[in-house]
Amino acid sequence: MEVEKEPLIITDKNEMRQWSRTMRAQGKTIGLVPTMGYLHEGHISLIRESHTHTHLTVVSIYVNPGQFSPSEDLSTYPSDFKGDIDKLKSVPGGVDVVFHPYNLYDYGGGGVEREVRREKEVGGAVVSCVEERGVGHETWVRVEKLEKGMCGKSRPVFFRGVATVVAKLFNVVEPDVALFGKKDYQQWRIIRRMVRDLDFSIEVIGSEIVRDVDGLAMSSRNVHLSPEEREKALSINQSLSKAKLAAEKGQVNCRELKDSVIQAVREAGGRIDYAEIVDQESLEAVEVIKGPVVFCVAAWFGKGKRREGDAVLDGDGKNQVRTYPILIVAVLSPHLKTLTLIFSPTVSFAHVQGFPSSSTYIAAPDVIPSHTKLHLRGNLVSNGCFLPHLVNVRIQRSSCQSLRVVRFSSGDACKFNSLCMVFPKVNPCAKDGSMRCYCLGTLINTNGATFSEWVPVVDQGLLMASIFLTYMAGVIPARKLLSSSRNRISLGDTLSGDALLSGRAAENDNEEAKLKLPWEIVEEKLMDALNDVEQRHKMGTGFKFEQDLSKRPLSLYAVDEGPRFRLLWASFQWLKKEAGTVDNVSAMSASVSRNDWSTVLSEVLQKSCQPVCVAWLEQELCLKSSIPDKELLSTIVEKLTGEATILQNVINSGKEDLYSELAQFLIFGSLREGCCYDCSLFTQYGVDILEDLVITLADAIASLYLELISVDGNMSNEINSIGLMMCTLSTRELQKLRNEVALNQWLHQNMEAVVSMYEDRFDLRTLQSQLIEGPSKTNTDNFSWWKRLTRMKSDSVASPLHYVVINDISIMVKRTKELRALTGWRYYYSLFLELADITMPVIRTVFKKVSDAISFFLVCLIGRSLGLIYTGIRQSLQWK
Ligand SMILES: Nc1ncnc2c1ncn2[C@@H]1O[C@H](COP(=O)(O)OP(=O)(O)OP(=O)(O)O)[C@@H](O)[C@H]1O
Ligand SMILES: CC(C)(CO)[C@@H](O)C(=O)[O-]
Ligand code: BAL
Repeated sequence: MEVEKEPLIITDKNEMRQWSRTMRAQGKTIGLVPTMGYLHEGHISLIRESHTHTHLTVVSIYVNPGQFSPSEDLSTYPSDFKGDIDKLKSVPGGVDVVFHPYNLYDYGGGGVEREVRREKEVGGAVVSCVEERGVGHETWVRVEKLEKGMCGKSRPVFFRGVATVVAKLFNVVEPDVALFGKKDYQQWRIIRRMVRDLDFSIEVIGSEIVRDVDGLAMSSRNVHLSPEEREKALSINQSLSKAKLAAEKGQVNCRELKDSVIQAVREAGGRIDYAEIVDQESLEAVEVIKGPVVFCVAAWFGKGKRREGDAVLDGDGKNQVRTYPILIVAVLSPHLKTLTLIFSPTVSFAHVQGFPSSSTYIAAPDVIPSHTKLHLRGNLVSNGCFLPHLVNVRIQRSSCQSLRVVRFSSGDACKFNSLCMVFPKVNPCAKDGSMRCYCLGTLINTNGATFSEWVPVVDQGLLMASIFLTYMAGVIPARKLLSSSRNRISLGDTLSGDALLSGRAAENDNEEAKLKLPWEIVEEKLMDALNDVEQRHKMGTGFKFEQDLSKRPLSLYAVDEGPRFRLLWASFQWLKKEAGTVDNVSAMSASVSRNDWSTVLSEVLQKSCQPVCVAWLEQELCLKSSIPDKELLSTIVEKLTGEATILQNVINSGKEDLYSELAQFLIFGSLREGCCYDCSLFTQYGVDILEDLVITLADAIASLYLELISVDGNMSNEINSIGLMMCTLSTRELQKLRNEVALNQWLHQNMEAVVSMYEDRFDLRTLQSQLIEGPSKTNTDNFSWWKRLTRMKSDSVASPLHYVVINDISIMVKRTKELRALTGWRYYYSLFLELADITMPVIRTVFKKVSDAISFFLVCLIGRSLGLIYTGIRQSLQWK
C-alpha cells in the first residue's frame, strides 16, 4: 500500500528559493505545477507527468489577482486549501512542496493605496486587481501577438497577468521543468513562447486534457455549474466531435466546420464568445486546414457562469460557459525530406493520456516534396489494430499537388476524400511482409508509393559510417581495454594469490558474466583513477585533484591519492570476490542465503577488515620495495582490531538493508520477496550504491589505519622508517581531520541521516569520473593547477585521462521502514522534526498575525498622534 507523503508547505518566496537551491545543489531536478488551487484530477495528471521528468515536484497554489480584471471572478474563485493538501497527500509518489504564497505582489515596502484610473489604453483595458489595489507593482510580461486573439479579446489583462505570475514563479521556484494543461491551450502556447523569448532555462511541458465521465473537461470552476448547465455545456464538446467527424470525411473548409459548431451551441442555449480554428503554433486563424490546427471554442452558458477551456469563470455577469476541445493534431513539414508523423491525440477524445481510441487525423501540407520518406511512428491502437512502432514509407509522386485532411484508421482500409494520401495497411497478426501502401485517388499512384525494405538498411549503413568517421576524427575517446589496463595496474593478482583471502581466484569468468554491469562499471572507474594517478606520477607533474573538503569529510581524505585509490580497489576486489563466493553457496542453498542475506552481508563486512588491509598494505609495500616486509605486515594486521567498527558504521548510516538488498540483487538478479525497495532503484542506482558501499568499507579501513599510526608511536616510526608514507598530513592536520570526521559522523548519524529518512532519500558517496587531457612533458610544475589544466588543453597531443573524485549525491527512496525503526537519540530527533513540521506553519502564522497587529497598532497610533498634533495646531491658531 502506498504511504501518504506529507508535502512541505512553504509560504515565503525566499524560503522557497532557498529550498530549490539546496535541492539543486544535491543534484535534484525540480518540476513545477502552477495552479490556482481547488485541485482535481486534471491537476493531479500534471503532478504525475512531473514525476516522470524530475526528482522533485513543487505545486504552487496561488489565485493570481494579476490575471483578473476587477470585473472578473477573483473573489468567488473556489478554494479549499485543506482539501487540496489532503488530495496531494494521496497522489502516488506525492508532492514535495506546496508553494502557497499569501501575496506575490507584496515587496515588503508597505505599498501605498492609490486611486486607480480605469482608463482604456491601446489594446484594451489594462487594469487588473493588482493595480486596483495599488500595491505598487508595475512590471508586466506581455506575449504581444499570441495574447491578442481568443481569450485575450474578452479578458484583456488575463494573459499579461498569467505570463507575469508564471515568470515570477519561475524566478522563485527555479524549476527545471514546468507543466501546464493543454486545456488552457492558448495559455500553454503563451508560456512556451515567453520561456523561449526570455531565455528561461526551463522545459515547458503540455499535458493532455483530463475529462469527467460525461466528457466535460475537469475544471475548478465546474463547481459553479448546475446539473442543467453542465448538460447544456456538453453541447460544445459534442458539436466539436461532429466537426471532427466532418473533417475526417474530408471537410477542410474552416468556415463550414465553425458554422456547424456555432449553430449547435446556439441551439443548446449558449452564446458564442469565439469559435476559431487556429494554427497550432502561431494561433493564427486558418481558413483551409493544411497543417496542424487546433479548434478552440468559447461560449457562454447558464446562470451567472461562464466556462473557459472547459473551465467555468464567474462574476462578469455574462452568465456563460465556454470550452476548448481540440480537433486536429498533425506534424508534417514540407521543408523536410524525411517527415515524421507523430500520432498525437486529438485532444477532444483524449479521456486518458495517450492515444485516442478513435482515428487520428493527418493534415498534410499542399506540397510534399517528391521522393519524400515518411517515418510513421507510434503505437496507434485503432479499431483493434496496431501500428508497429516504426514504418518507413517512401512516396514518389508524379503529379501530387495537394494533400488534405486524411483519416488514419489502420483497421479498415483507409477512407479518403478524393484527394488522397498514402497509408500502410497493417495486419496485427502478421509480423512483416504484410506492410503495404494504399494509394487512392489521383494524387499518388500505387507504384510510386512503395514500402522500401532498403531504407532501414541504408540508414544503418549511414549510421555505422558516421560512427566510424566520428571515431576516426577522435570525437569518441578510445576506451582502453579492460584487460590492457589490468596489465598496467596489475592489482588483481595481489589479491587473488593471497592465502588470507578465501582462496578462490578473484576473477571468475562466470561470475563476471552474472554480475556484469555495476561491478564492471565500478571496476573500470577505479582502474581509470589508478591509471590517471600512475600517469601523472610518471610524468612527474605532481599535481593532485584534491577533494572538496567542504563536503562531508572522510578518513580516506587523509590518505594520499595513490594509496587512497589502491585501498578503494582492494575493498572493491574483496566485495566482488565475496559476492562470487556467496553466489556459489547460494547455488547449494538458495533459499537460506536469500532469507539470511543481511546476516551474510554483516559477516562479509565484519571479516573484511584484515584481508582488505593486508592486500592494500602489501601492494603499497610492493611499490616501495620489491619484497614486502612480511613481519611488519603481520604486526600491523595483528594490531588492527576494528572488525566491529565497519559493520557498526554501516548500521549507523542506516544503509544495512540497502546494501544487503543490493548484494542480493547483484547476485541473484532479483529482489527478495517482501523487499521494501523497488527493483528500479537498483537498476537505476545500482552502481552508485555499490560505489557507496566500497567507499564506506575503504573509509572504515582508512580510519582504523590512521588510528593505528596516530595512537601507536612505535608503529608510526616503523612505517616511516621503511618509507611507507601514505599520509602526508602533519600530525596536527591529521588530528583536525580525524576530529572533524568523528564529529561529522555523529552529526550525520543522528541528525542528517534522520532528516534524509524523513525526506525519503539516501545520501550516497559515489566515484565521479571526469575526463582530462593528459599533460605534456613540459615543465608544468611551476604553474598552479588551473593554469596547468589550461596548458594541458593547449597541448593537444596528450592522451585523455580520467580523474576520479568522491562525490556526494542523494537518491530518492521511500525510507519509512528505517524511520520507524529509529531508536535512542535519533528517535528523539525524529520526534523533534515531526513536531517542528506540525508547529512551524502555526508558529509562522501566529508570528505573521502578531506582526500585522503590531504594525496596524503603530499605524493607528502614529495616525492618531498626527491627528492630535494637527488639532492642537488648529486650536492654537484658532482655525475653525
Ligand atoms: N482538465 C484538465 N486537464 C489537464 N490540465 C488541466 C485541467 N484542468 C486544469 N488543468 C491545468 O492545471 C493548471 C492549473 O489550472 P487551474 O488551477 O487554473 O485549474 P482550472 O481547472 O484550469 O481552473 P479554471 O476553472 O480556473 O480554469 C493549468 O495549467 C491548467 O491548464
Ligand atoms: C498558470 C496559472 C496558475 C497562473 O496563475 C493559472 O492561469 C492556471 O491555473 O491556469
Ligand atoms: N486556468 C485558467 C485560469 C483562469 O481562468 O484564470
